Amino acid sequence: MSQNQSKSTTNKYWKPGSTRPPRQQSSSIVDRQDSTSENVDLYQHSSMSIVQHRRHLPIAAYRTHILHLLEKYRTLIIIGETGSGKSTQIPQYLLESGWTRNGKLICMTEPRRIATIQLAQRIADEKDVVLGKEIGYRIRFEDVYSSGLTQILVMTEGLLLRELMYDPLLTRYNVIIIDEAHERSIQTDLLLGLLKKIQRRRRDLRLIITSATIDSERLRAFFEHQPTSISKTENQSEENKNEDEKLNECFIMSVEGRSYPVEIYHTTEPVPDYCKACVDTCIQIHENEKYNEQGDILCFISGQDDVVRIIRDLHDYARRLNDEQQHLKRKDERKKLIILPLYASLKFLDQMKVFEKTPINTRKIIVATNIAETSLTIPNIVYVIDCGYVRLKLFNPEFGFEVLTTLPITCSSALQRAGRAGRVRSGKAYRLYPAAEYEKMKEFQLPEIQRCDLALAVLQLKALGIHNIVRFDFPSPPPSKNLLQAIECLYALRAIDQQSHLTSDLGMKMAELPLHPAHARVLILSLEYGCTQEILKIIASLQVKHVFHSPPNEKMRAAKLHSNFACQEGDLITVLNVIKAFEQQMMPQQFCDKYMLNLKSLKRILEIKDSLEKSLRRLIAKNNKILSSSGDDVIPVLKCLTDGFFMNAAQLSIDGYTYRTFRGSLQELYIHPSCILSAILSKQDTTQSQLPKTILFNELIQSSKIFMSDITVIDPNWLYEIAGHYYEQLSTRQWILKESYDLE
Ligand SMILES: Nc1ncnc2c1ncn2[C@@H]1O[C@H](COP(=O)(O)OP(=O)(O)OP(=O)(O)O)[C@@H](O)[C@H]1O
Repeated sequence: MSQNQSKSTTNKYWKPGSTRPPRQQSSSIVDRQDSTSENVDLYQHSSMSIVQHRRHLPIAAYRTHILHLLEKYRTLIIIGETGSGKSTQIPQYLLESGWTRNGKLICMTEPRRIATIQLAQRIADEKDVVLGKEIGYRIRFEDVYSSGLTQILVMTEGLLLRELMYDPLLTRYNVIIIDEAHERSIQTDLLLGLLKKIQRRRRDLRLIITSATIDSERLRAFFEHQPTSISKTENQSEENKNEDEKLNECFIMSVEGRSYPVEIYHTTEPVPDYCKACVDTCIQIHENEKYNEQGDILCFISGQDDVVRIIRDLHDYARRLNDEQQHLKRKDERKKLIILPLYASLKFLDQMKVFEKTPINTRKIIVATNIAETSLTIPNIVYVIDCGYVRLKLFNPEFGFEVLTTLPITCSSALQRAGRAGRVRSGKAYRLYPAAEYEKMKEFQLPEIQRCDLALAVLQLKALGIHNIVRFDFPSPPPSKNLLQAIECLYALRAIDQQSHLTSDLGMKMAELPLHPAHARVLILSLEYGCTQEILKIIASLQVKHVFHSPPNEKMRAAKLHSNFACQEGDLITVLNVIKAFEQQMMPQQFCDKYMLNLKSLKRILEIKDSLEKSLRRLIAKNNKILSSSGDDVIPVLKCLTDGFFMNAAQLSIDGYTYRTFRGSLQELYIHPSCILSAILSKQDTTQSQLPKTILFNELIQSSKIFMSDITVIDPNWLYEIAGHYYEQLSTRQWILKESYDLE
C-alpha cells in the first residue's frame, strides 16, 4: 500500500470499548449507535444442517401460533425482524400443515425478480426438492413450475396482477402471501386493494402480509373495514360457508428475535461526498477487518451512475493492490477483490453473479441500489455500508410531471439495509450519516401510489375491469389531482375514450405491454409509421440507459469518441445509431472499449428489444402486420416519438436557454449536461440562441435545477398535426373528465 493511497483511506472507526475520537477529526469517523449483542463473535459460522437451521430461526417458535391464527383470521399481518425466517418458513409451514391438500396452491409475491428466484431456490433447497416441481416461480418471460405438481409458487407482484386478468378471483390459490409489503410499490397497493375485493367474494381465501418494517395498524384498519354484504363462491358447501363466515378479519402478530446480531455504526459528521466515503470505507474494511474469514461487503448507493463511479474507483484500488502484492510469491497469500454492481437495469445473469460463492482468499464487494434492500440473503455478507440516500420518482401534480429526485432514506430503509448483514453470521452496518440524522428520518416512505405518475396503474386497473378508479378501495388513496392527471394522460394517449373505457384498438393492447403507456403507444403506433425496428431499439434503450461511459477524468476523450454517433436529432436517435453499429460488431467488447460504450447496457438493450418484439408479435398475430424498418429515414421515427411523447414537449423560452412545457407551467427546465445536444452545442461553440426551439424529453431529473434528459428535437408543427387534440382541446377535455369523475 503506497503512502498516498493509505492517506486517502485512513478513516478511523470508533470501536466498541475504545475511546471515542474527537468529533472534528474526520467527517467519516464512525460512531457505534447500538448493538444487539455486546460480545459479538463476528465470525461465528453456521455449521448447522438445514433442519437444525430451520428450527433455530426465530419464527420457528411461532409456527403453531401462525397456523392457529390462520384458522381464525382471513388476513394475518406478520411483523418480524429481517432474517427471522418470514419469507422462507411461512410457505413451508402452510404446506406442511395441509393448506394445499385440496389441490390449490400457496402463492407468495416478491417486489423483484431477483428475490423471487432466490427465495424459490432457497425453499426448494430447504425442502430438498428440484426447483420447478413442488416449489416453482414465475417472473416475466420465465415460468419455472409444473401444473398439478407445484404447491408453492413464488412470483413477482406484477405477474400476480397479470394473472388477475384471466382469473379475477385467483381461484387456484388457497393462501396468498404478500412479502416485503413495506415497499408499498404501486403494484403492492393495487394487489392489496384487489385482494380485499376478492376476499369479499372468496371467504375461503387467506391473505398473509409480511414485513420487518410496516405501518401495520394502518393496514389492519384497511382490512378490517369489510362491507357486511358478502357474496359466496358458488360451489362452497353450506358447512364451509358457516365456517368461513365465522372468521375474523385481520390480526397483527409480531415475531421477536433475529438470526444473528448486527452492530450499527454512524459517522460522527455528515460526509461531504458519499461515493468517496463509500470507497474509503470499503478499503478500510478490506484492510483492517479479519481477512481469512472473508466476509463480503454490500454497499447501498442511491443510483446507477453512482454505482458505476464507485465500481470504477474500487477497480482502480484493486489494480493497485494487485501490483503491490506481486512480490508475494505464493498466490494464495495475495488478497483479491471481486467487485460487482447490482442495479435494476443490469442484465439478469449479471445480477445473479452476486450469489456466486466467493473464492478463497478473496473478498467480494457488491455495490447496489435499493434493489438489494429487501428480501435478499447474500450468504457471505458481513459488512453493509449505507449511504443514507435513495433515488425516487416524485410526481408533482401542479407541474404535471414526475421528477427523479435523490432523497434521504427512511428509518424503515435503514433497518432493511442493515438487515442484509447478520443473516448467516453476525455482521456490521456502517451508516455514512450521523446518528442524529437517523433520528430525524421519516419512519416510512410515502407509498409509491401517493407520489408517482399513476397512468400505468390506472391502465392496469381498467384492464382488470375496474371502471371507476376514484371509488377503488386503495390502502392509501392517491391524491385526486394525481388520478385526474393519469386519466387525462390515458385519454390523450387514446387508451381510454370519453366514457373512460379502455379503447379496443389501442388501450387493450397498451395494457398488454409491460411499459409506461406513452412508451407502449409509441411501440404500437410504430407499425403505422413503418419504423418498428427502430422504435423497438429506442424503447428498449429507455428501460436501460447508461450506454455511454464517461468517467470524470476522461470526459473530453469520451465526448470526442461519442460524437462519432451524435446527431442533431438528439439523444434517442444518437443511441439508435450506437445500437445499430453495435449489432454489426463481431467483437463487441473491442467496439465498446474503442468508443467508451457500456457493453453490459448494450447487451441488455438487445435482450429487452427481443422480448418486446415477442410481446408485440403476440399482439398483432391476427393482423399479419410486418415489423418494418424506416432504414435511414429518420422522419417517421421522430414523428412516431412525437405521437407518444407529445405531453413531454417543451419550447425554448425567450431567454434563449431555458425551456417550458406547452402545458402552461412556468417551471423552468434545462437540458441535462449528459445530453448529446449539450455536447454538440458546446463543440460547435454555438451561442445559446441556437438551441433547438422544440424538443421532447423522456425524463426530468431534479438536482440544482430541473433537467430534461433523453431529448429529441422535433418540428413544432408536428405537435399540432399529430397531437392537436391534446393541445387544442385541453380545457374541454378537463371539463368532460371532471364531470364524469366528479373530482374536486
Ligand atoms: N439463500 C440463502 N442462503 C443461505 N441462507 C439463507 C438463504 N436464504 C435464507 N437464508 C437463511 O434463512 C434466514 C431467514 O431468511 P428469510 O428470508 O426467511 O428471512 P426474512 O424474515 O424473510 O427476512 P427479510 O425480512 O429480510 O426478508 C436468513 O437469515 C438466513 O440465515
